[in-house]
Amino acid sequence: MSGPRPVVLSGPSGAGKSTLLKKLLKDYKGVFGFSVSHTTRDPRPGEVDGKDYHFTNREAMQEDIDTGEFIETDEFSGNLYGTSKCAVQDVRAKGLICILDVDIAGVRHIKETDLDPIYISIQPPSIEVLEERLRDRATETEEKIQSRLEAARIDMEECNEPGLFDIVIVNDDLDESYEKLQSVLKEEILKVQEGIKS
Ligand SMILES: Nc1ncnc2c1ncn2[C@@H]1O[C@H](COP(=O)(O)OP(=O)(O)OP(=O)(O)O)[C@@H](O)[C@H]1O
Ligand SMILES: Nc1nc2c(ncn2[C@@H]2O[C@H](COP(=O)(O)O)[C@@H](O)[C@H]2O)c(=O)[nH]1
Repeated sequence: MSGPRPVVLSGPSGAGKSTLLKKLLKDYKGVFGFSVSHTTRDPRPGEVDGKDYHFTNREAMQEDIDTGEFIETDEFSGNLYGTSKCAVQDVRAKGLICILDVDIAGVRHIKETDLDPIYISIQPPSIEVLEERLRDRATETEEKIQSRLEAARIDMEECNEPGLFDIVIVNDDLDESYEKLQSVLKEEILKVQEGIKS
């Protein structure tokens, strides 16, 4: 499919991916569109079905996986997550830059497809800061915090693997991270904005 290149945002849970992508979606209306993933986890307070995720159950999601409806799926912290072909097509059909928020296993799966996105890893300044952010967010049980921190340690190591990501942004100061993110995406943003003007 032609059009602007999609963008994959990855990084440990709690590093700040959703915070940054929500800023992009707000500041660049009509430029970006979010690929709404499926998940078997329960919605958090304020999350909207069909907007933040397609909330589903394991049986229904497994049926859809078996019929080939997903580009990639992964088990993360006791739940299934996945990007459906429709989620990406819906955004790309509108000519928008499609943003996917996936874990590092999802990145590796997407590398085996022809999607050709820009790969961006959002990292926390340290595991201690990440733990603090996860605790302050207050969305996880103690058990889930521990399993997310375990996954984070692996992610923080693997993100520097040569060729895996186009850029790794350490999200310490939010404004600085957002500046870096906009700068990496400048070319694709311009393509869409020029298209809108003409
Ligand atoms: N630069 C930052 N400085 C301080 N706090 C931050 C920063 N970036 C994000 N946060 C806060 O950290 C918490 C985790 O951020 P966020 O929910 O965006 O992470 P995430 O990477 O999307 O996590 P998940 O993968 O679990 O959805 C939030 O409470 C957010 O407000
Ligand atoms: N491989 C995939 N990973 C995904 C997808 N959607 C989200 N995620 C990742 O899951 C964790 C946890 O997310 P949370 O919303 O429960 O905090 C996080 O790392 C996301 O990036 C997906 O479709 N595929």
